[in-house]
Amino acid sequence: MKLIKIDLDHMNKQEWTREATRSVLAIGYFDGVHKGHQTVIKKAINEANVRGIEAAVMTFFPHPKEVLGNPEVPMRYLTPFDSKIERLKALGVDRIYAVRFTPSFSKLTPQQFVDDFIVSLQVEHVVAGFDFTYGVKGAGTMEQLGAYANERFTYSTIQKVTDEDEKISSTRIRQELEEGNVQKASFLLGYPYKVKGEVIHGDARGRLLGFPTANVSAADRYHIPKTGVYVVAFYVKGNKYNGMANVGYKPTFVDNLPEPSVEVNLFHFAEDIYGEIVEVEFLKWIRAEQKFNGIDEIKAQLTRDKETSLRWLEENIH
Ligand SMILES: Cc1cc2nc3c(=O)[nH]c(=O)nc-3n(C[C@H](O)[C@H](O)[C@H](O)COP(=O)(O)O)c2cc1C
Ligand SMILES: Nc1ncnc2c1ncn2[C@@H]1O[C@H](COP(=O)(O)OP(=O)(O)OP(=O)(O)O)[C@@H](O)[C@H]1O
Repeated sequence: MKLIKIDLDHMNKQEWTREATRSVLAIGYFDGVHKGHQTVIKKAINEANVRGIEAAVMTFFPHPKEVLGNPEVPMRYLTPFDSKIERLKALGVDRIYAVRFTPSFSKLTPQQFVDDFIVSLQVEHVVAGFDFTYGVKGAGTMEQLGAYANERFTYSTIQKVTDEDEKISSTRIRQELEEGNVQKASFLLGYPYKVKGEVIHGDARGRLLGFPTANVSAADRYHIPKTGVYVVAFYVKGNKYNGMANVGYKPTFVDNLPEPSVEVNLFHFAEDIYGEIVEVEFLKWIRAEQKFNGIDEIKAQLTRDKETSLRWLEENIH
């Protein structure tokens, strides 16, 4: 798989067209690479196979909202850049054009976008969803793409992929995570939602409680699900373990933690894993975070959480 980064502000057209080859191109932001996105990308792969040319994806970074929206509200991703690339690669894409979304890129007219970012890349067929737009303020639509193409390429429009009559979208999946509906989010994604990060040192309080925790500092700007306690799967050094996690502010012990922490107590595990890159897969939200009156109360609750988690795993994971 070939990754080609394009930055309009620091490259001229010759530089990004030099690497071009004949392809079928799927276009979109693709945060999460969810079931709707997978339909678009699989269609591009099929069309490429039929034509005997490469299957390419054009995606953008950072998210347009980060460039055009309110900078006070940082964007959180279902798949930060590297994990999106991994997911696209796993689908069998041959090349990815990652276009930097900048103010100057956002001002291109639809015709300029088509000429400079589709035609000049030797694209023979475009695949995008029914609501894909391009050019300044999203002025170009799929209905108009044929006119802008002017017989230089063909295209397919993917109809709306839905769940319960509602479009599957990155925005909807982020909302499900904000409500703690991690199972629904994973269903819409088509794979279990995971956050990748490094195990960092906490305050070593968990050990005193009898529930040692791996404190996971999320890599990149992952969308962390709603605060509370979850049943989780945990991946470290190629192995999978189960456990329970708290996403939250630890109000029993800490005042005003600026960001929620992600702490995992693993069942049947007692190794030192500081510094390891791990993945936390959120399986089920089981309760809200609470402020307890002292150590005995929180210990009793953590004991009940472990029972709840083990029961849930027993009933749901085979
Ligand atoms: C499954 C689980 C549930 C937790 N629930 C709460 C909670 O409801 N309220 C709270 O203040 N802390 C909760 N915690 C966080 C503990 O307070 C935290 O693990 C402990 O303070 C250790 O922190 P440290 O790793 O920074 O030393 C929970 C931790 C785990 C693993
Ligand atoms: N449910 C869907 N059905 C069909 N096509 C889709 C669907 N979701 C996205 N697409 C298409 O996939 C490409 C990428 O879309 P985009 O990254 O805007 O995703 P999105 O899920 O619609 O995001 P957002 O929630 O930010 O609107 C576009 O071509 C879009 O039209």
